[in-house]
Amino acid sequence: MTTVLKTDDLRKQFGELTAVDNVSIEIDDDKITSIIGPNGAGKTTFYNLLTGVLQPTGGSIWLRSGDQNELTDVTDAEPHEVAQAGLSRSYQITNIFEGLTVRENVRVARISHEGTRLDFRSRATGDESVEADIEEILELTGLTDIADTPCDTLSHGEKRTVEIALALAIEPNVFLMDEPTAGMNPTEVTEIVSLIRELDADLDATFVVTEHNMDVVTDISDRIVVLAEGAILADGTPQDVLADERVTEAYLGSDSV
Ligand SMILES: Nc1ncnc2c1ncn2[C@@H]1O[C@H](COP(=O)(O)OP(=O)(O)OP(=O)(O)O)[C@@H](O)[C@H]1O
Repeated sequence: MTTVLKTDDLRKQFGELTAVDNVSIEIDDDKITSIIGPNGAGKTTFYNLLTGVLQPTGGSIWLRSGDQNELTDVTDAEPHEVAQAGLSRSYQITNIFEGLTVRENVRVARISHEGTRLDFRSRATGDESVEADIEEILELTGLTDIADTPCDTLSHGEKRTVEIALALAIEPNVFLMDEPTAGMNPTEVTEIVSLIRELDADLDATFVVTEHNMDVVTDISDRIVVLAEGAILADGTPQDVLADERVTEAYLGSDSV
């Protein structure tokens, strides 16, 4: 077991409001971890801090980059630097070039990632290897059959899968999935859950998921961390966390189920 992401007393204030309240957490590479919590619990803010979109008011963020053994301090890193260091995020909001095909979208993401890496090995990498990587990503995400389809004609579920492919194009160590099943019909939910499982088994990347659908959370998580009012309320196996009365109370006391 290796820690791939760590926060120490991470804090974010918006004026008087503490959206993330001294959160210390270690994410291990051998588990799918879900971060859940009622509306307003601080999940999005926490993700925005991890990805460098927001700067913390206090505390620090550490990421295992590439195959380094040491964690790197990314507390003050810009979003592109965090991505380069190996943390990828799929967004709730569709984040793809609608006019391009599926393969072209993956190619743009892959090439822009190659362009940001300055080590000798990646400069030596030729077009053929990039194309092979693209085909591998399409295969892994089950998108090969629709690789030449323009994205503006895809279903919602297919677009969400393209977002996952784009996030994988940067070869993440840690993959933050922001509500992967949002807006999906039951068939699409089943498909995306099996895709997440397959990717977790096939790739070295560590998956961290925020999700409102509790069936999905229970289904895919090895570990659940519950945030409430910005702080960690519970942390453990799905069985333990969902049996925790404090968790039920936190959900009942909010607008969300
Ligand atoms: N830019 C901001 N300025 C001021 N307050 C903010 C800002 N962003 C979030 N907040 C507040 O911080 C708290 C945490 O919000 P956040 O969106 O992180 O919660 P969440 O758990 O993602 O909620 P949801 O599940 O509803 O998306 C909320 O009270 C919210 O109103």
